Amino acid sequence: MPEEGENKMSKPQIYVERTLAVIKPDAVHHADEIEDVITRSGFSVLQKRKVQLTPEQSSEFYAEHFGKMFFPSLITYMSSGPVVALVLAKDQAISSWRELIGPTNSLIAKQTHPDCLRAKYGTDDQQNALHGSDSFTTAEKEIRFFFPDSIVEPIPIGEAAKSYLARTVNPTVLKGLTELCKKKPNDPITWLANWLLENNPNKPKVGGGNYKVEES
Ligand SMILES: Nc1ncnc2c1ncn2[C@@H]1O[C@H](COP(=O)(O)OP(=O)(O)OP(=O)(O)O)[C@@H](O)[C@H]1O
Repeated sequence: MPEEGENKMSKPQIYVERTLAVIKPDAVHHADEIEDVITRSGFSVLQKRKVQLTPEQSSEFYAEHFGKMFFPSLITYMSSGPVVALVLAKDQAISSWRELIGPTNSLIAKQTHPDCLRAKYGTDDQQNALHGSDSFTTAEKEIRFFFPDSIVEPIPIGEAAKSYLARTVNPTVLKGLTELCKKKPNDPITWLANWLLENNPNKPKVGGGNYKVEES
């Protein structure tokens, strides 16, 4: 029997958000290690690019800080070597990534959030190893900055997600689940994964035509 109030629970929603992460020049030599933390923290890396920003590009990226005392040194720092830009996806990716990197000032981070990435890889209030978009609008803008050719389509949510899944995935998965119930294998997940690979309707099919082996 359902517990009282259980039927009032909201249905699970599919909601994936994207954010831009930048491994700044002072931490690029730790990029593999940082990417490992990223994936172990449940983010998917959708796109990745290593680039050296010119001072002009760095100024454009940090335009909101133009006029501040630290702006010139920020631009010198950001264009002092290559950076690695990554598009990360996860449920609440923007806030999760900001939480994982920690406070802006690495010296403060070391005291207040010793496990965060800026505490581990950053040095001071400027050389803080990592960047993370701070809002949905900024994330879209910053993803376009580093990946201008990518089409940032909205990730389907709610009804759009349901209809996308109903169209592209559910029919095949349902067939697989039906077969799974008939077979009841010892490792159902691996069995299902293999069944899906075997029965993927998008898998290129080898045509039944006559083949001639070209002799060299
Ligand atoms: N007081 C400061 N002195 C020197 N550099 C600073 C100072 N404040 C910020 N910066 C540099 O400018 C960057 C942008 O500052 P902002 O206030 O947007 O912090 P943030 O959002 O935590 O950092 P980011 O935008 O890099 O993710 C910081 O990451 C840091 O490198």
